[in-house]
Amino acid sequence: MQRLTPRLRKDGVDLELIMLIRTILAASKEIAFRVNQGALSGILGSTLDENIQGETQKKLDVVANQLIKDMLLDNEQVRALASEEEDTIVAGTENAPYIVAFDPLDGSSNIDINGSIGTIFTIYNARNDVPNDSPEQFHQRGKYQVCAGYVLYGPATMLVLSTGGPTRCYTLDATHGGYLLTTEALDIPSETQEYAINGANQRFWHTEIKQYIADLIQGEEGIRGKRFNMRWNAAMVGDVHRILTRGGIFCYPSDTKDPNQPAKLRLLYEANPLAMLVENANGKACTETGDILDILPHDIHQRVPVIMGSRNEVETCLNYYKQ
Ligand SMILES: O=P(O)(O)OC[C@H]1O[C@](O)(COP(=O)(O)O)[C@@H](O)[C@@H]1O
Ligand SMILES: [Mg+2]
Ligand SMILES: [Mg+2]
Repeated sequence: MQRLTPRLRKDGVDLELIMLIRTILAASKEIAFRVNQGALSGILGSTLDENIQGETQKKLDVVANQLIKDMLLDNEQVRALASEEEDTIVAGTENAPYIVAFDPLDGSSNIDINGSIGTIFTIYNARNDVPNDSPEQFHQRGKYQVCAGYVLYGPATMLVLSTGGPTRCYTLDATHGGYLLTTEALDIPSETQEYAINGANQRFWHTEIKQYIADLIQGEEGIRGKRFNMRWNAAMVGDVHRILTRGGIFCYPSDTKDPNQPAKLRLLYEANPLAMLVENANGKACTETGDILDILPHDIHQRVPVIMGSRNEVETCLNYYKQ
């Protein structure tokens, strides 16, 4: 089985970018080790703090953030970084070539129940037309990502990565400590009978998504004429991993639950990297009105509605918004 670095070299990836990816993965191995040790590593439970988004931070959110941040700041390839757990951007090495954004721990509510969790990351070329330490470094559309990936800390630790070409899947080999290529190119089937949405939000949904889900639930007896099954991981990274593996549709639509926060998922370090991985695996990733990868960000913690997965099913869902 092929190791990560030779595979990336074969893909023509720049050496500096390879070094940067390896730095993120070095941090991911430290996180994987702690996750595997569970309660023995003292990482379960909450801290007494909240992040800028008003969410209680889990101990592992903080530990994972610190590990990735420290390793990235030691790496001379990084001009600035943005994280879910940092209020503002953090300046790195002046005039370095890349900027990095990450969700150090996605699916925090799964930490204490030994459920699926992951680290999501994205890399862009740094901008030379704005200051090194300006948030505008990150005001770049998702289609300009030079690399997107996640590490899923499940029963196996898996890396899913795209550097512009196909979305590839690697598995961490604990015996030698490296990621080995296990799927050359993920290919999301365009049709599906599986959907993922948090049904507890139903009373806050807009009419379009209410109708779409109602039609799925009707199964063979409704206008879709086929039976659908539902899965929800409470970790986007876990849901998207399932979709990349066997197809499906993931929806986190806008809703009326909190007028100050019409959408939940963060564009920069959740929606964009997962959208790139899905699109490069022949899937489709949208908001309710357009492609996620076309959005010009204006805030590092900006939130967007997300509909992604099997191409035909995503298009069917979007048709409800066009009617
Ligand atoms: O089940 P809920 O509460 O609607 O939210 C689940 C969503 O929230 C998130 O966990 C947010 O991520 P964090 O754990 O990084 O805050 C997504 O991964 C997931 O899809
Ligand atoms: Mg998250
Ligand atoms: Mg998180």
